[in-house]
Amino acid sequence: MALNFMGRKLRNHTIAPATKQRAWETTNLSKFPDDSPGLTRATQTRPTVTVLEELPGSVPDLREDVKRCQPCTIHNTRLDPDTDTGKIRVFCRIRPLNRAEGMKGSNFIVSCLDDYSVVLETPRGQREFQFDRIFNAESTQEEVFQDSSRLIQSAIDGYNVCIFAYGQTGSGKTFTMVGDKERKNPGIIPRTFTKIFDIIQENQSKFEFKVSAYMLELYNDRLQDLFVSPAEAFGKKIEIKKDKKGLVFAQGAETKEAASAGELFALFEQGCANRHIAATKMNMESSRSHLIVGIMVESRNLTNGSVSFGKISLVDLAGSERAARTGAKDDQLKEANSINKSLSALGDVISALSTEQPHVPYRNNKLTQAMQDSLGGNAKTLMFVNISPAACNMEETLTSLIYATRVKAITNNAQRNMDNREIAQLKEVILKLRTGQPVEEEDV
Ligand SMILES: Nc1ncnc2c1ncn2[C@@H]1O[C@H](COP(=O)(O)OP(=O)(O)OP(=O)(O)O)[C@@H](O)[C@H]1O
Repeated sequence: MALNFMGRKLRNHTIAPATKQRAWETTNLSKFPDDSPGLTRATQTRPTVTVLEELPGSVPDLREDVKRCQPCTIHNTRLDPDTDTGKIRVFCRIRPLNRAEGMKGSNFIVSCLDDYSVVLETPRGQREFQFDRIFNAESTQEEVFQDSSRLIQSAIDGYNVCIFAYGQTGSGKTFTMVGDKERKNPGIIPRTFTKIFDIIQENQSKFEFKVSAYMLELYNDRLQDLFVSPAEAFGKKIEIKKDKKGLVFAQGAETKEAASAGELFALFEQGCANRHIAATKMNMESSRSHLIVGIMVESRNLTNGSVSFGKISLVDLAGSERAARTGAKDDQLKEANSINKSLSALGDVISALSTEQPHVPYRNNKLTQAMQDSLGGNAKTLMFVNISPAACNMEETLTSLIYATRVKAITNNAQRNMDNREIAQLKEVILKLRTGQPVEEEDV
């Protein structure tokens, strides 16, 4: 425990030795170019800039992280109070101060009171926000994943799950969802792949599993299939549809099967190579599109023949931003306008849901159509609101925290997607008939 600059108790904050901090300030601040996006570990001791040592670059050992996660509960009908309350859960992650902010001498204006409360200093006074969990600049990717990973278990149990990241450009959404560029600090998406196959391995004597995935980006109001080359994707029309249960699927998108976490990761890497990324003034490698990864897990109970279907949607939203601040021009301005249009449509949906309006404008944008079953629908949803700690980003941070507070008020109705043996058999027969395969007598 320590006291922060407002005299409140701080938890989970490592206080830097003042000498180390001063040494860094005098020797390193002048090294960075003006718009360098690189980050250093930052710790807050007082309302001035404190930027510390480089992040450790350890090679990830995902298996160890996964082992630490809670034990497998596949097909256990007991409700998990953390994930079955119906409300969308919201985690807030504060990233370390980056070099550009350090160079500007930008003050820290964000502090955690405890694991659940965050305080923002604004010109009109302090604003306090409560979330289901706060992760500070010191929080590791392992810690962040540990708190999210029980949702992966839910998906394997037959629920729809959505994890998405929201925040201004450069606030750490891609770092949280995907990880760093060097793949030394993998984020939620690669950790999810490992976790899925670890659960499968533990249960393969009792269940038969099938894992498949699709990967899309929403770029300039157009959905693009990332599993095909940009040239092939150009002529392809992807449409978001809903099945009878209200579950969203991407019609026209390639769905690929994967037999291991490695295969799933290879597919993901292939998809990432097809994404639109550009340098803006705010972030050297800014995602100019929304990324949507859908992973379907089908599991057949080998004893009673019942089949359950779970889907995990992992969404890395493009940054909310003011075009003027990002230095966008021409094509980039068009991208920024399209990003803002879709995020504002998402805001309208969130606002309608949180105030229980009879009409929710999902159809206004492809992003809200794609996220329809995750917001107010049949899914267990977790949102990350990523924020910068710096005074120069105060307005965007305040907007993001208000946005996230509204999301917290949304109630979903998560239900397990399950068919008994007979229905599962009939579905198989229909599939065989549709694809022209012979149907044997024992199939029916
Ligand atoms: N918690 C963190 N710890 C260490 N580095 C971080 C953290 N969060 C973000 N970064 C780094 O900050 C930079 C910007 O982060 P990132 O690309 O994730 O932002 P973003 O919100 O996805 O931006 P955009 O919307 O423009 O794509 C990256 O270099 C990233 O590695």
